[in-house]
Amino acid sequence: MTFILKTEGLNKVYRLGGFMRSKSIQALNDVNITVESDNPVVIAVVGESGSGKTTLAKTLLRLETPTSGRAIVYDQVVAGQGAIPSRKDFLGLVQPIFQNPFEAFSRYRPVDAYLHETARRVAGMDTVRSENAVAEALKSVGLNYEDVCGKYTAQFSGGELQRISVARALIPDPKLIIADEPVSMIDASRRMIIINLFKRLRDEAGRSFVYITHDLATAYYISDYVAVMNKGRVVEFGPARKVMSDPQHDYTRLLLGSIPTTKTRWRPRLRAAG
Ligand SMILES: Nc1ncnc2c1ncn2[C@@H]1O[C@H](COP(=O)(O)OP(=O)(O)OP(=O)(O)O)[C@@H](O)[C@H]1O
Repeated sequence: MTFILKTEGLNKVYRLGGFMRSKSIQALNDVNITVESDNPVVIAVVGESGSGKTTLAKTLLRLETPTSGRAIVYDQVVAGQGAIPSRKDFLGLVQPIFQNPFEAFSRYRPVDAYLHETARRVAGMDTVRSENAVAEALKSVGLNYEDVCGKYTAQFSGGELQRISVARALIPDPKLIIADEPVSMIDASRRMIIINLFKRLRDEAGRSFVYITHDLATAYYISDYVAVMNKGRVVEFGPARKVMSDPQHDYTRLLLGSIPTTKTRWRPRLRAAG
């Protein structure tokens, strides 16, 4: 079996202020998650604002260096001591999708230029291979190359742009995609298109995802595993169905009970399970 994601005692402390008035924030506190599987998975990371979700994503993406501990993705150390040194190798293994697709691309540059750049710089492709890879990636997110080529961000909806972000992430053929709140800036009516796309990419293209979200309903719908974070710690972790239907930790129960829009849907499930 493969360690799709394993974090070992991951800590991240931010130090703020000057010498006299320094303050430290423990954004990650001994985070230990192990997902070992032969099949691709979606791992949701949920928790309220400030619980450390984005810090975990940034650490896995090497945008932050852990204070201590390490992270392993598909059996390779990606963060902390012994991490694979090459940025190119890393980006061929792990790719990000960020919250705001309008910030992922400049409005002054055609979006396909970013996809070609990823194909050339990250995946090392020549022009012909790059054309094919971009067209293929766009096709896999349900878009036509001809409909995207030469267009700017203003000519797309948020949902379409986020699908283009997903296409860009797919070009280097990564095993794990880390998506930090990927649907929170998208119209509610279009969110499920992205969520179902992740599901299809897991089932048909063998990609794994770390899905960071406030939205427990989509986490329940899409995830194989759920990590619940509170104040930098993972307070509960396990198979999604188990965590969501039979939460062991008070904070998980609180979180599940505090979803106003889905309350009526969740309650019967929780009662039935309990
Ligand atoms: N660069 C930074 N410098 C100092 N403190 C930071 C930094 N980034 C995050 N923090 C702090 O670390 C803690 C965890 O923040 P983080 O952004 O990881 O939480 P989150 O769960 O992703 O929140 P949200 O859902 O609001 O995005 C917070 O207290 C935050 O203020």
